[in-house]
Amino acid sequence: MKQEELKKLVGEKAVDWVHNDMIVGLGTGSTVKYMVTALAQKIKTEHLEITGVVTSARTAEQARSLGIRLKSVDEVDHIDLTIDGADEVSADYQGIKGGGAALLFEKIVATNSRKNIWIVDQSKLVKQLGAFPLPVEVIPYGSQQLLTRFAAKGFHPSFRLTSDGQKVKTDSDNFIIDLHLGEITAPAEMATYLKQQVGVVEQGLFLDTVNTVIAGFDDGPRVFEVR
Ligand SMILES: O=C[C@H](O)[C@H](O)[C@H](O)COP(=O)(O)O
Repeated sequence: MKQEELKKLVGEKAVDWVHNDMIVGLGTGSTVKYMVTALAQKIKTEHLEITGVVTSARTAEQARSLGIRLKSVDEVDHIDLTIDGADEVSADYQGIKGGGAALLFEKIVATNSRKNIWIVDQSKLVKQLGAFPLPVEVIPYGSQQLLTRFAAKGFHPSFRLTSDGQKVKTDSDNFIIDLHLGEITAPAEMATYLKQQVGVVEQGLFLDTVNTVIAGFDDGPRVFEVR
């Protein structure tokens, strides 16, 4: 199966976990897009009362266009379940997220969710994290200094750029520095180091976060219950 078909497969599978009256965190990305479409369909056909909590302007726009009722993360008293994509998932179910620059809102929503499901195609499953560049969201002020510091640490940083060469701006008007690490042997230490740097708003390691991974394989979706 093509990667796109695998994304659709897991996106559609994930809505099996959504039940009436739930408050559901809606992640961001090309895989989540299929899930949001499937969710809107399920809400209509099964007449469900669902409230969505979005993690990006992009997902908000799609969900609204499909008639999904939305509330902001600060308007709800809990989130039952969040369904999101991931850029890499390691053998011990740690993840890198933020390939779509939505890591900050995604982490806030994930942290406030009772359950987190990640939907990925099989290419995202890796032994060890780090082949995918680790996104770090930084405030613009002083960001060149951070880039220089990361370079000195051997992290091979680069500002994420748009197709016309502008620095990518997140939904919070911050920049993204991608770290080209190759491998991350000690993710917890890396996460702690990055969060301690002044000007870093969030980093893309999502550690001990996911409860269930739904991965798309050629022979169908496989469900990994993690914690
Ligand atoms: O910032 C974006 C998110 O972390 C996405 O969930 C992640 O990049 C995976 O996206 P996709 O499903 O498009 O590969």
